Amino acid sequence: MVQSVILRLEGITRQFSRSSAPAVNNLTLQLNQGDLLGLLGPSGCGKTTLLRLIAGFESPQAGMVTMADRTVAGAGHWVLPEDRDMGMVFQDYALFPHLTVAKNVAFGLEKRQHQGSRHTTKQVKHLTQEAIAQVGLTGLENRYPHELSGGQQQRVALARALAPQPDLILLDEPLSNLDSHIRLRLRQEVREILKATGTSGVLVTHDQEEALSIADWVAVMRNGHLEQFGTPETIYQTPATRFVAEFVTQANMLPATRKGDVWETEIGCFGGKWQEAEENARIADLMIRQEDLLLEPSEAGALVIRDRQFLGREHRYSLVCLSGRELYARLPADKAIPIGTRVNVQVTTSALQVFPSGY
Ligand SMILES: Nc1ncnc2c1ncn2[C@@H]1O[C@H](COP(=O)(O)OP(=O)(O)OP(=O)(O)O)[C@@H](O)[C@H]1O
Repeated sequence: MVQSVILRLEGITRQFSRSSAPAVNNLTLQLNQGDLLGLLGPSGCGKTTLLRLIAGFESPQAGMVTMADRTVAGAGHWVLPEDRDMGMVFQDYALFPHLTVAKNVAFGLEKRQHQGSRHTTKQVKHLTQEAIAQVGLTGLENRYPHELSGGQQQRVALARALAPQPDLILLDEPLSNLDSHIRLRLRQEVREILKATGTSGVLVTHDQEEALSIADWVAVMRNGHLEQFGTPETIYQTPATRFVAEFVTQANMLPATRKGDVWETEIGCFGGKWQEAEENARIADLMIRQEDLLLEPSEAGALVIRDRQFLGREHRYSLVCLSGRELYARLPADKAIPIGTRVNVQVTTSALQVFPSGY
C-alpha cells in the first residue's frame, strides 16, 4: 500500500533576528498519512519554532510547508492557522475554565460553524460525543475543567483537537505537566487514540524515552537543524552522530586511540569490524550503551562501583574509572553488586560504535 504524504517541509528556515542563529535552519522532512512524528531535542534547539511554523503561527523566511498536497507556506503561498486542517494540543491544556467538557470539545466545531462550515448542529453534537468517547471521557461531559484531574484535562484538550477530524494533530509537550505514572499511561493512550482514529501527528518533546516509545518516526534536532531522522529503532541502534548517541541513548562515550587492529581505552582494548572512516581515524570516542556493559567483580578490577540505583527490573550502576571518568551500566536487578566492589567490564564488540574525533 502506498501511503500518501500528509506533511512535507522543504528547506524551512526561520531566523528571529540578524544577530542570532536561525532557530530552524534549512530543515527538510516528510511524514506519511497516519504516522506519528516525534520532534526531539534539547531546550532551545528549535522544536517549538518548527511546530509553530507547521501550525502557521510563524512564517518561514525560506522553504515550503505542504500539508496533504496543499502548500500552506512558502513559494508565494500563505494559509492562516485556522484554515490549515490541523488540531493543536498544548502543554498547559488551554481549556476554557467556564465551559464544560462538552462545550470545550465542541468549541472548535462551533467556531467553524459560525464561519460557515458544513456541519449541522446535530453533526457538531455527534462529533463532540465521538471525540469524548475516543479519549475515554464519556460520562464526564458536564464537568468543568477544575473538576477533572490533569490527565483528564489533557484528554479533553485532545478530544477538542480531534473533534473536527483534522488531517494532522500538533502536540506541544502535551504530557510534561503530568505526574510520571499518568504521563506513562497517557503517552501510550495518545498513541492508541491517534492510531485508532487514523490521525497523523507531530509531537514535540525533550524526553527521549517518550519520543522513542510512542513515535513512528523521530526527528532529532540540534541548533535548528535536523541531526537525524529515522525510526526509533534506527535512532537508538545506529545514532548518526555523537550528539544523537549522547542525547538520545545516553550512552557512555570513552576516548580511544587506535593501536593496530584495536581501539585502546582506559578500560581495555576493543577490536571489531569498523567502517572505513573509523578505520582511518587515530583518535575517537567509543560509544558503549549502558545496557551493553557487563560487570565482572574482580579485586584487580579497573573500575569501582560508586553507586547503584534500583529501577525496578534493573539496576543502574555508576562506575568510576582510574582517571575519575564516570560510566554507567544497566544490569538485570536479580543480582545486586554491592557499592564499593571493584569490577572489570566486558562489552559485546558488535554493540560498540566509533565516532572518530571531529566527526
Ligand atoms: N519569538 C521569538 N523571538 C526571538 N527568538 C525566539 C523566539 N522564539 C524562539 N526564539 C529562539 O529560537 C530558539 C529556538 O527556540 P524554541 O522555543 O523553538 O526551542 P525549543 O527546542 O522548543 O526549546 P524548549 O524545549 O526550551 O521549548 C531559541 O534560541 C529561542 O530563544
